[in-house]
Amino acid sequence: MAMEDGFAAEKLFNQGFSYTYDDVIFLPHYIDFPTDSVQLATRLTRNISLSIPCVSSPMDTVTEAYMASAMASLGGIGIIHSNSPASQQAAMVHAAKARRVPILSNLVFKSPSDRIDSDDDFASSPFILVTESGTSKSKLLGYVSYADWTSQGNKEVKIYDYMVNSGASVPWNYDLGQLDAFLEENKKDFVPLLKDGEVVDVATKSEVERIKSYPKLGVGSVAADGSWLVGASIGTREHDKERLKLLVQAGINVVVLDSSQGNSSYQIDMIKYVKRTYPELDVIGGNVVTMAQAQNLIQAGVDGLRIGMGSGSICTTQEVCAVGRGQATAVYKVSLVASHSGVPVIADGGISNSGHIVKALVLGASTVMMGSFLAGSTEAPGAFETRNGQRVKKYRGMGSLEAMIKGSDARYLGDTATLKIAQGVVGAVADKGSVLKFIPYTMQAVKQGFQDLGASSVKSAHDLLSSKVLRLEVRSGAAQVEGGIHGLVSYEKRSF
Ligand SMILES: NC(=O)C1=CN([C@@H]2O[C@H](COP(=O)(O)OP(=O)(O)OC[C@H]3O[C@@H](n4cnc5c(N)ncnc54)[C@H](O)[C@@H]3O)[C@@H](O)[C@H]2O)C=CC1
Ligand SMILES: O=c1[nH]c(=O)c2[nH+]cn([C@@H]3O[C@H](COP(=O)(O)O)[C@@H](O)[C@H]3O)c2[nH]1
Ligand SMILES: [K+]
Repeated sequence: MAMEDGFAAEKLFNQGFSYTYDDVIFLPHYIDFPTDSVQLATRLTRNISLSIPCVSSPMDTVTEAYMASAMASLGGIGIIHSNSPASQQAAMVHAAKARRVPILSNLVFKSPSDRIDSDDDFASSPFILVTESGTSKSKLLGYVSYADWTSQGNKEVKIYDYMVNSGASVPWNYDLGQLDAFLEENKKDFVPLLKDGEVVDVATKSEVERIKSYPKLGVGSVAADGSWLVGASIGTREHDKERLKLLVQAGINVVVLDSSQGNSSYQIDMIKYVKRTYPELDVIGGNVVTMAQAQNLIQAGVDGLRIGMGSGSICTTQEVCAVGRGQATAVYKVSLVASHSGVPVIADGGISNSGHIVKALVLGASTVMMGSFLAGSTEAPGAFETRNGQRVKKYRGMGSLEAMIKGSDARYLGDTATLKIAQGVVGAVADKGSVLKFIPYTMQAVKQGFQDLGASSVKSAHDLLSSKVLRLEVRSGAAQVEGGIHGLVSYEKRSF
């Protein structure tokens, strides 16, 4: 028998085992190009291209407006969650698309005839914007800074009497360099950004400085109208059609049908409805983990597929329902059928390091969707808290009891099943800083992995795998231990 030097994926994944990323390891190939020439540009769907393969998950502790604009500014995309009333979800889409630089700002508006009663009005922002009607939608008249208010002796007077008349504003689509130059030249600490007469954001000097300290942003993921590419998730019930209408009006570029088991008559009906009603809108179906499930959704007309059942860090589906698949096997098998139809796939869940991203992409995915990897970032919804001396942010499964009973979420309350069973948990993840910093570093690590494999692009990785040039093996338990850090009394792990 000839001695095999590793196995082709076809053979490895056809032996009755459910493998996940950590089970498998690629054997190195041949390097004839530098790391920086590796191209990670890819496709999210049939019609949407991204410059990095990163997608943020439609979860209420992961993707709202800031995350979506930050992911787009990096060249990826964010999918805004649907665990809120449809109008709120549409407002988040609108907000994500109406900013060019992912500035963290909290806008507080008042009208000239209002009064400012207490310090509390400045709790979320160091200044209050004054507009004709006291909302973002009317003419900007001026502002009151915290310093102006504290030095104002008579707190009973109306804002009109002491506000600073609005000096200047800039268009919403100013980029970081333009904002920086404007603040510098005009010696200002902040400037409002306007779109169609509405204040959509405020750029402060400190935010501009913060973002300048990160790796330089490229062009980002821009739609035809110059706004960021933004996606949103919906369910498969009748009322989700109304939700979709609002989302389309808000300008979404792609919709994700969010389900743990996508191979259902409900989803197939919804795919057909979306394609019939909004032929211009790309639809991502899922989740799927088998070739048969994928085939059904491809036949129904999906433009992209989302893979993963029970692989997520907060998922208890495999434990509760005994259904799912190891993520490496799922990604490989589904990608195989999807590639025949030209449908890109998203490897969703179970990503906890750059190596997992390399594995997902090489095994056939075109992008990865991440929850826990992003949930501890500055851009994720929610505030940091301190637990046992560590800064953390809350992260929870969308099938956790807490997420299910949030507000009056009709998805679950309208379900015919009366007894609710959780398929996810509520937890917390460590502070990771800004995605604007750690995603570029993570992408550099992914490029190094690609270089070791002799793959200069996502497409070339897929070709090397399908032509059986690329070889892999299953790691034994001891090999997995060896592949990790071991045998040290102590160590400090800093990746960048
Ligand atoms: N990727 C994964 O492994 C998992 C993800 N999740 C996440 O949790 C959330 C909820 O997922 P699911 O519970 O699968 O949501 P789902 O909306 O697909 O299903 C909820 C229940 O509603 C039923 N249903 C759906 N559409 C219907 C219709 N039109 N008429 C009647 N019944 C209908 C389904 O059969 C199911 O019993 C999602 O955000 C999902 O991504 C949950 C579990 C596992
Ligand atoms: O079984 C589950 N119960 C849940 O409550 C739940 N919420 C999210 N998801 C899925 O997990 C993905 C994120 O996984 P990671 O944190 O590993 O990135 C997400 O992108 C989802 O596919 C869930 N799965
Ligand atoms: K899990």
